[in-house]
Amino acid sequence: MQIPIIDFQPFIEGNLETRQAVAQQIYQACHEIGFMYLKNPGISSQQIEAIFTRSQFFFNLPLEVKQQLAWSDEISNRGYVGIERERLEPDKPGDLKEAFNVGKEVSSYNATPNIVINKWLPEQEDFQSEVLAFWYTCCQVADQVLQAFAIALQVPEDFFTTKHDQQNHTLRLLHYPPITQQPKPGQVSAGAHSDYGSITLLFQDRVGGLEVQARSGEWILAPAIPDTVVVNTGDLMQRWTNHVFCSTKHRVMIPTDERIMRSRYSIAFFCHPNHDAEIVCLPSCRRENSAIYPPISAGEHLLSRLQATY
Ligand SMILES: O=C(O)CCC(=O)C(=O)O
Ligand SMILES: [Fe+2]
Repeated sequence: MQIPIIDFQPFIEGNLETRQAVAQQIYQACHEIGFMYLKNPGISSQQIEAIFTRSQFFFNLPLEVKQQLAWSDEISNRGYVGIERERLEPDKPGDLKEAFNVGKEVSSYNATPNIVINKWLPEQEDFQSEVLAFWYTCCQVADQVLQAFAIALQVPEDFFTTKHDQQNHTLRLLHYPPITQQPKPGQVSAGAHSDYGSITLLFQDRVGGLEVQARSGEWILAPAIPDTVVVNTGDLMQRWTNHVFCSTKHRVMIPTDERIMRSRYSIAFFCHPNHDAEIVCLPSCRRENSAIYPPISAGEHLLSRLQATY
């Protein structure tokens, strides 16, 4: 089993027929493995390089500075998450990674008790504007991918995008530091998990290390491929599609070669539908007119998943 590489350009630029053809390839990938590499996703390699440079800058800051932006709760889900803080596999020791979460930017002036704001470093406007620019680019890419999903699943082309128009997405910069101490028994870089939302866009540096579990149970390597972005389907998309699209487990293991001495960086963009979007089995995915899950609101689903890992 291999993770397919799909050229997305014909979807962005093409006519109805080429868009259908790309949507069909995406359907196949989501159905068989839940992961794909999208080539020509509509983000320049310069922009990707620039955000990785900013990420290195951020994680190189002293811990006390990063801790000023500490993640505080599942509802806001913003800010800095220190090493070992998150357990993607709840019965294992904490993951050997640190992360910085950014959500939709709202000015503090507009913040209300229900609206959470991002945590930024003082006097780092360049960092903030580059991260936010990347956030918006990812939103646009995600909208295109969600249109392809809609075509693939025979619902109106704007079916998923209208249910994501509040942009409840999270951009996550990730750093896996070099391993300098003996890890705890069972400890890994990112424990095996499936993502919670609808789709995830994932960018990784050349160090690689991502592994994806095929249906056979075998773990297959998903190395970085230049000029591509990894797209995978999350639990909510699996639920929406009655398991026609699969939400596949993936993990990052501690390297067993010289890469153990190196930092690894990756960037994930987790797409979440509007909190009040009702996730009800799609008509094209019903089998014998039945659905595996009852309807749930996207917000309720996300909160229950986040609470299990912190
Ligand atoms: O760092 C990676 O390559 C994977 C990260 C991941 O799967 C996640 O944060 O959900
Ligand atoms: Fe993940």
